[in-house]
Amino acid sequence: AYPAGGSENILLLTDSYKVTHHQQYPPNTTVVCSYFECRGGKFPTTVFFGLQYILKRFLIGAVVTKEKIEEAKALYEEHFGRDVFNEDGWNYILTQHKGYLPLRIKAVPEGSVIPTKNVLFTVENTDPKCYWLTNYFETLLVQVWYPLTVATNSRYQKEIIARYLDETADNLLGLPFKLHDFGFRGSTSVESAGIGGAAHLVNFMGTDTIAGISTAKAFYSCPMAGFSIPAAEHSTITTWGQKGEVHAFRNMLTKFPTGLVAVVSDSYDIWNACSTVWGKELKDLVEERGKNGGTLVVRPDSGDPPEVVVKVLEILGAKFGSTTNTKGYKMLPPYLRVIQGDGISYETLEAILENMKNNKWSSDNLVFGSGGALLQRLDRDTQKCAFKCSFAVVNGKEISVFKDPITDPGKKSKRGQLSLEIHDGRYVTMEEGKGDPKKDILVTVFENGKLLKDYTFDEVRHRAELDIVKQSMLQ
Ligand SMILES: O=C1OCCC/C1=C\Nc1ccccc1
Repeated sequence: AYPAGGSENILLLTDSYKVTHHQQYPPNTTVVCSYFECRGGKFPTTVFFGLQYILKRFLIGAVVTKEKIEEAKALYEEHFGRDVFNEDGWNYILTQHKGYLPLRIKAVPEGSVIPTKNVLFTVENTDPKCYWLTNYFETLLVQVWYPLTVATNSRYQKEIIARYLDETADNLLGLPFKLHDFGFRGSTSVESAGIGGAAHLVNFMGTDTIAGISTAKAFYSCPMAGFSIPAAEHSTITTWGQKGEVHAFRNMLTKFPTGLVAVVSDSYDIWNACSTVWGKELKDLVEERGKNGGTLVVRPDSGDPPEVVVKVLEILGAKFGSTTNTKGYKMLPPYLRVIQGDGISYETLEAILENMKNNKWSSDNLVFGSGGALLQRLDRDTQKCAFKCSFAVVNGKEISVFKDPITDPGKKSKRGQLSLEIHDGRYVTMEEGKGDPKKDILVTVFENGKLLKDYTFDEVRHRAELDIVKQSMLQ
């Protein structure tokens, strides 16, 4: 039912050293249980998102076949120059489990917002002979760091924008469209653009990263996860020549006579574009278009963002007028807005919004676009994502497994069988099997090659929604 995971051979989707690990556990090891956590890092909470993509793309179904075993055997022979490949182990899975992976994965529901240093998912083998399988898939499963970190970084930007809207706008209704994804070209691959693009859409509804739409549709049952509008790029303005900028702008307004249209306006002189082209030569057309619901979105794309945004608002306000909203902040006419898509990140948002506020401009006049910072300028260390073994059974004896390096207490791992509970409204990770199975927040999402829980995008979005938005919906 899910898109074919391509021709990937999952026996090859691991780190080389793991191919040799079946020979390194203690004799008569029958259970290895590991867990994933964000040890900390940039943000105090994490939006858990993206495990379902990995499960559907790589791990569900009869993923082990005779052909893949043979391909892997030959490759590893070449790669190691010796025979280390666990042929018997994989043949066992093929014959005893018909190629389905004998693993159980329990995870927090997708979209959950969890404080760092809590267990987010556990992995264990369901067949005692397959003790070596649990950590074989660490490599693939830890790649969840990417969607999880994009979703987290995007949500922290949503919090900043929501705070300023709450202070300076009549309502939060525009929030879902306040941070637009410009990041497709800056992504390392089409696949990662899709994953990161979908992760951003957990929090917002505006995107130009079409791969994100496709990923949300294919893996999270979302027919249309995000939206965009007709917009110019420099080439569609500059091909008219510098003197032709007014014609390029007029063409945008006439070719797209209704709805929103965005026009990048800094090709030569943003101040002149706002004051003289939009503000004089095309003023009547902008206002006329406004009468039938058309909105012009002016896009500066250079200069110091806090300064440029406010200066653009001042010029447009002077030319087209402005009103004061219920919070006492200025609003441009409803047919005129601004989008700032240059230099936008979690670190730079606040200065722009604060400068607008100090100059009595409502945040509701502005939409942001973000590319590299939204989808790419992140890594596994941003939230310190780690996967460690916490429990094993050796010779029938249960063992609490842990690391506790004297050289880095921050790398100390959790011990025993883990579960996640809520105590007095706070998430608590229960260690050493002390948790109550009935209270465990972790949901078995994967078992023996089958997906047991298929989250929809709507469900994920709802779970990740900001408190301030949930409260405003109740009013
Ligand atoms: O200006 C805009 O208004 C809103 C719609 C999108 C848009 C620009 N898109 C874009 C994409 C990738 C790189 C740069 C810009």
